[in-house]
Amino acid sequence: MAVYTPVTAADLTAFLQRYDIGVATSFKGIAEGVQNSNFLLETTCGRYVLTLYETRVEIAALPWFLRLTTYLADKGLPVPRPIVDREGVALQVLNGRPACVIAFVTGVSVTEPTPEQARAAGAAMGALHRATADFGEPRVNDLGQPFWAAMAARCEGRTGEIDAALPGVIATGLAATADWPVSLASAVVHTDLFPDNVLMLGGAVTGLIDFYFACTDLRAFDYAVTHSAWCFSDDGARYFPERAAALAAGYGETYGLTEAEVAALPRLGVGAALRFVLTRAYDWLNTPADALVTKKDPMAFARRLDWYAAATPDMVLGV
Ligand SMILES: Nc1ncnc2c1ncn2[C@@H]1O[C@H](COP(=O)(O)OP(=O)(O)O)[C@@H](O)[C@H]1O
Ligand SMILES: N[C@@H](CCOP(=O)(O)O)C(=O)O
Repeated sequence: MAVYTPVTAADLTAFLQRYDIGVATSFKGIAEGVQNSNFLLETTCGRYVLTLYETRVEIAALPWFLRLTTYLADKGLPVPRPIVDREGVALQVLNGRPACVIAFVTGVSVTEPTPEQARAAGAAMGALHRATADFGEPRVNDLGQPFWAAMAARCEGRTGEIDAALPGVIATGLAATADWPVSLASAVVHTDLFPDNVLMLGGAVTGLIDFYFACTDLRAFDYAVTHSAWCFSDDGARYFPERAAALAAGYGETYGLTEAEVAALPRLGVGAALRFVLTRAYDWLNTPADALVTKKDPMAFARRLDWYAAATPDMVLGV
């Protein structure tokens, strides 16, 4: 369920007066997603997604996110374009929430990626890394390595309530990432390129969405995040080397990893897994039982963290 702020037909009609996108012919809440309220909007001019940004997104950074996605759409990347009103403004307010109309992209997100789909995702990530190279506006990753110890502390010693093994896994993760490969190349990266944020038609990527964690960080860290999301079973118990080999091949088609990045992959993977362990553990401990948000299991990424802690670079590459 991802409609937190309702929008009535009257609200919508008044809102659309600002735009040159026709009048609404259909309007429905989108069930998928966890952070924002999303609606599928059909008008006499086309299909759009209307997003109302809820509290989990960093509201102050919204203009940056929308400049980035507009920049990427301008460059021809499969990134849905924010639609501007008659005055050229993309970011609006609707029912007390920041809001944006975004172009609709056809496609579905896969739950069990095939190697072919992992390859396409790798190639799309490489194209994204190429395209952001000259996006001249940095943004700090406030969920990046310098913040992990503080994020662990915010769980106030309660992670053992989730699973007895979790405090030890977090300690292993923090120790393994204390020496972070900061000399590797940085760029503006997605940092949440999970299968649910990649829309596909068959084996082809049609849309990269949900840039609300985008920031400046190590490019190879972004690779590790994507690897952690695409190359394991959901619960993190099974690794799929054939997906990993395909992801690496796809990324190599459009960008590619340096020797130093390859050597750092296991540590970057530990870091990627730790980032999701920490945010999921915090949410697990602090989300009220009656909240609409589905809590995600931190142990699924704790298992990945254990795997990366024992992995070689070749294993991460699926060789
Ligand atoms: N531009 C778009 N075109 C088509 N579908 C979209 C678009 N943006 C979002 N969606 C759909 O809405 C769902 C939720 O979007 P997402 O940005 O992941 O939400 P949240 O930020 O709340 O997690 C996606 O899984 C996708 O099905
Ligand atoms: N991908 C993250 C959570 C972020 O949710 P999203 O739906 O906005 O991608 C996780 O799996 O923990």
